[in-house]
Amino acid sequence: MRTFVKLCGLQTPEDAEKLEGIDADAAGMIFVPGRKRTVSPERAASIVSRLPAGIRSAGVFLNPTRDEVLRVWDRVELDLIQLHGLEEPEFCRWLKENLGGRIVKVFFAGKKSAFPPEAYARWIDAVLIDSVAGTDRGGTGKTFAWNLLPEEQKRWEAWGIPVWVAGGLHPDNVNRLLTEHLPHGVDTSSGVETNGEKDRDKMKRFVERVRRHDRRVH
Ligand SMILES: O=C(O)c1ccccc1NCC(=O)[C@H](O)[C@H](O)COP(=O)(O)O
Repeated sequence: MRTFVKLCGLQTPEDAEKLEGIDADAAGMIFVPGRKRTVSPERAASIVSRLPAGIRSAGVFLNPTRDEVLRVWDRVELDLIQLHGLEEPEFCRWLKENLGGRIVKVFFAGKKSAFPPEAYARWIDAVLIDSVAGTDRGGTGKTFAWNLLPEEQKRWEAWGIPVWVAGGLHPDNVNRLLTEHLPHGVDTSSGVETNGEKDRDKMKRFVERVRRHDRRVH
């Protein structure tokens, strides 16, 4: 199995160019208002235009309205829509049926979802388990207690939904996560930055660690 690798929080077209020669699967852009990595749809469109072939684009939203997603969707070529808030199954259904992109629904380790997996199952393509720090959801740079993962994996994988993991991952801890929990995908942002900017060397090392694991295990 190839572990899906998403590198999130690209802020400039130069960040996209840094991915040349890096075997990642997706790059994410933040459309959550007021966060340090937030980009406009126009900026995101120019980032996507510079992504190396084969790297998919992901748009990250947090409790958006339908119109807010549409405003981005109409301007930016997105392959994945990542929902980082408390979006309900009905909202995921609407996006899936009307936009057709792949939907990644985020849940937070140790926080129980108001809806069971079966309510989401038909409308989402992957689940991402992330950390929450105070009121901040996403991009926290903090790991969560990975011993919560087996239960989450069992819940979602029973419905055929792949589970990805985020929250404080970096080149030096991702191998331990993969070895101990074998998630279908991993995602990182803070852990591949230096002074708030995407660091090509860290992104490359992160992805190389994952691919080394893939060769050894799968
Ligand atoms: O990255 C952000 O700034 C962000 C802000 C608001 C919602 C989501 C955000 N990031 C989404 C991601 O997919 C991150 O990669 C994920 O949360 C992990 O972040 P980190 O702990 O910094 O690696």
